[in-house]
Amino acid sequence: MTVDILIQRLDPGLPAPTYAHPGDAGADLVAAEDVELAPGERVMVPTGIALALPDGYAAFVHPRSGLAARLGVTIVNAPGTVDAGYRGEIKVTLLNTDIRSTVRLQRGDRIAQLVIQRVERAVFHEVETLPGSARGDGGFGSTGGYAGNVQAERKGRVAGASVQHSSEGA
Ligand SMILES: O=c1ccn([C@H]2C[C@H](O)[C@@H](COP(=O)(O)OP(=O)(O)OP(=O)(O)O)O2)c(=O)[nH]1
Ligand SMILES: [Mg+2]
Repeated sequence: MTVDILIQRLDPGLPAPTYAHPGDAGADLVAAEDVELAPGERVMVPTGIALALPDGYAAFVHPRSGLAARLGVTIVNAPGTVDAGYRGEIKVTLLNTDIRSTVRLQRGDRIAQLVIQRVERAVFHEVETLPGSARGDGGFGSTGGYAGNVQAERKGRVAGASVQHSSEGA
């Protein structure tokens, strides 16, 4: 299933978003300029492209797992949401989560991937009481944690009402 999307290359020296393989969900976006990210630093990086998405679609700016695993670089607001009506340049707010290394990326490096999806628009109907459900208001770890979280939870750094030492698995 494909969808036709109008694209403007604001920087003719850079490629349009590209799917690396048939069947890929994400089309890679490149950096329009060199970027240097000090440990813990975030930088908004232009990509040199703008889109006109059809109504009923949105584009989501996802991190690349290779950058995350190798360099610790992610996207602050992952996934970023590009609205159908947005005609400006798509930008990626990169974050260097590494506390030791400065990361240098070059113009043309692939920094993120764009996932195009159909989205529903909700009509919200206000009610006094919501219908019941099996989960109810349980959340935030109500089904059990995992061993690695126990210390953080004890110190109150991870939200969660109780620490469960279960053998159910994570
Ligand atoms: O990673 C992103 C996220 C958003 N955008 C653009 C497209 C999107 O349509 C617009 C607004 O994004 P969002 O709604 O997430 O930001 P906001 O802080 O709510 O801004 P606004 O008040 O303009 O909606 O910014 C990007 O280029 N990259
Ligand atoms: Mg918004």
